[in-house]
Amino acid sequence: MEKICVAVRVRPPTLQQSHNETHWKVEDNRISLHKSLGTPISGISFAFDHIFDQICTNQRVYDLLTKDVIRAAVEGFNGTAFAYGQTSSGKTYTMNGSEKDPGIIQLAVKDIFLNIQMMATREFLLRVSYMEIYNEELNDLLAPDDKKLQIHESLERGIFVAGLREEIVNSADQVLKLIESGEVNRHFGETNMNARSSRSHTIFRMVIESKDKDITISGDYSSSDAIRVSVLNLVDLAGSERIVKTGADGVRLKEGKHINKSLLVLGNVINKLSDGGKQRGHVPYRDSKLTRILQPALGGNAKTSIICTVAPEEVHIEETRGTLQFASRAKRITNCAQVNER
Ligand SMILES: Nc1ncnc2c1ncn2[C@@H]1O[C@H](COP(=O)(O)OP(=O)(O)OP(=O)(O)O)[C@@H](O)[C@H]1O
Repeated sequence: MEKICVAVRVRPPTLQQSHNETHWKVEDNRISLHKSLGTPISGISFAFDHIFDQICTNQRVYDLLTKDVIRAAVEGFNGTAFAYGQTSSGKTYTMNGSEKDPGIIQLAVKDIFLNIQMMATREFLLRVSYMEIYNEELNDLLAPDDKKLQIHESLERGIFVAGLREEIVNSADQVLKLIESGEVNRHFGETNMNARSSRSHTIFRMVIESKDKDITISGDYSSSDAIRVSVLNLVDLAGSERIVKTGADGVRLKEGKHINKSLLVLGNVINKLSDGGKQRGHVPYRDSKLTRILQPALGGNAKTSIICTVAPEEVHIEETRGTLQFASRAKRITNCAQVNER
């Protein structure tokens, strides 16, 4: 049993405010709300595995939070990394990065191939897919048509998405090109809070299969039977939003309602799981597609890391507090990851 690894990242400020009554202060792995004169406000202080301040790079977030999940995925453990936070707090920046500062997904893809190169005694088969949940419907970003994908569960495969296109890949460049082609199909939209707001949850998935290459006396390889299969999910969630702040109406309003509803279900699942043990009761994974897909990552057979992104501005204090409370509860969840060998 191991706890989910949870970190918080504070994005650089985008609004200039002349007079702040309060501000967030980051010290080591603690974030607290302080009055302008510096006195801490009692009861509003949270500690996490890591807290990344405004000057931190994606590479540092990757090294401290996600690298271990990636290495374990290559070794046969399921892994999930996801970004959670209010709209415009830096989730997409963290997962997808910028030209100068590649994101967690790009860094992970490169690292997977480096890890594989170092495991010369095993041979690998890698398959990638890229999907989004938009208005509670599942779309294939690598095969865009109107076909809506369905989630199923079987004893052999666990929870899976039927009909999802999977591409066999051999290099990091090939994967990054596929992601780029999928990005074109992703739903973004402009709101008052973010000129390019993700209107869907996206899940980049890699299935990693490997088996031992045994060297025979003659020096040839002969493979033993045991196959390891792990699933790695890298998830960029749409952001929770206050309709008043985003100024959403029409299509944006409909999207916002779906986003908020599925994040509410995610919050309910996290709440239930953080109760732990016997009091836990029914966990409502089935109440949204997002929690159904993330089910193994939340209280199941997977190594999971969560990056919770927050905005530093005073106008966002309530949303930031909500995200920190979500992160605190997520920190209490235990998973039970094991190598998937058959
Ligand atoms: N750590 C950072 N360093 C520099 N710029 C950042 C950082 N985090 C976010 N930004 C910038 O802030 C803006 C909003 O970030 P981003 O789009 O990643 O937010 P988001 O949480 O994904 O929002 P939404 O939920 O609306 O999609 C973008 O212009 C982004 O480039």
